[in-house]
Amino acid sequence: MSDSPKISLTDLHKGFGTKKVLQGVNLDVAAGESVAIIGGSGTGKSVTLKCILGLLTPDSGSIKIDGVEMVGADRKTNEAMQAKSGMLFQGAALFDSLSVWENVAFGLIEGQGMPRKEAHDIAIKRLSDVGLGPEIAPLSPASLSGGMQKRVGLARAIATRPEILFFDEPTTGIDPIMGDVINDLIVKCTRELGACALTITHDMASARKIADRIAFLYKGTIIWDGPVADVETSDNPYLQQFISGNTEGPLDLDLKHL
Ligand SMILES: Nc1ncnc2c1ncn2[C@@H]1O[C@H](COP(=O)(O)OP(=O)(O)OP(=O)(O)O)[C@@H](O)[C@H]1O
Repeated sequence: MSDSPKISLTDLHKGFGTKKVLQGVNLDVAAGESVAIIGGSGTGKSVTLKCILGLLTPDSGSIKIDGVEMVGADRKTNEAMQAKSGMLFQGAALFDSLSVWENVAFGLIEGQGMPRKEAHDIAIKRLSDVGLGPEIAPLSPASLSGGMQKRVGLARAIATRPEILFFDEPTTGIDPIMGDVINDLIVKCTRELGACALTITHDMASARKIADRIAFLYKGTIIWDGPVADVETSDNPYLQQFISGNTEGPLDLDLKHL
């Protein structure tokens, strides 16, 4: 299975009632590759990610991780997929009832049954990877700034040395300078792990920095997919309007979701 893509989405469909959200999403992410799915509000980025993470069940289509079908997979298969994945949630999603280091070590202690002392030492190393000192470790996440919480979330995502990393809107809710710090850390951590990464974002600056390849989601399908370097010169008018942020153009802006 070593030649199969790490993540492979084929003809993915998902709707809610009469509303069709995903209408045939096709995307492969190779080992070691970093892909960003970009698109406007309400285009289905989160729904795509939730389908991959098993939080939503697609109506039809296939999601393969390392060649293994995940749609309809049993608990053991889902747990195996979770064990090789790390995730940075949009709001960092840290547990306030746990200290910073316990958050970072959560997957090691709860998922792998690692003794607390060993997990603590690894958590301190992962915090250092994201530029945070050991003095942060015993604090409550609630006492940290938004940017620091994102760093802790990143330290947690990489704690188990995953092969696959998911980043959900990694720069949302923090200022542009801290956003850039997070982008740099994401690139560094992903490279150090040699992991493949899938990011969903509407932040083009972040997508450009983090990703090797961009997939542009519009009206439930990926209408452009190519290397980051080709985005500027692409002649796709929808993509051009999106990256220029112009309200005039072919994009059918869904104002309900702006
Ligand atoms: N559980 C749900 N039930 C009903 N509709 C849903 C559900 N989840 C998502 N939707 C709808 O699916 C569409 C796509 O939502 P999604 O959250 O994937 O957008 P997005 O591209 O991530 O946008 P944003 O950048 O604003 O988060 C939206 O119209 C949303 O209202």
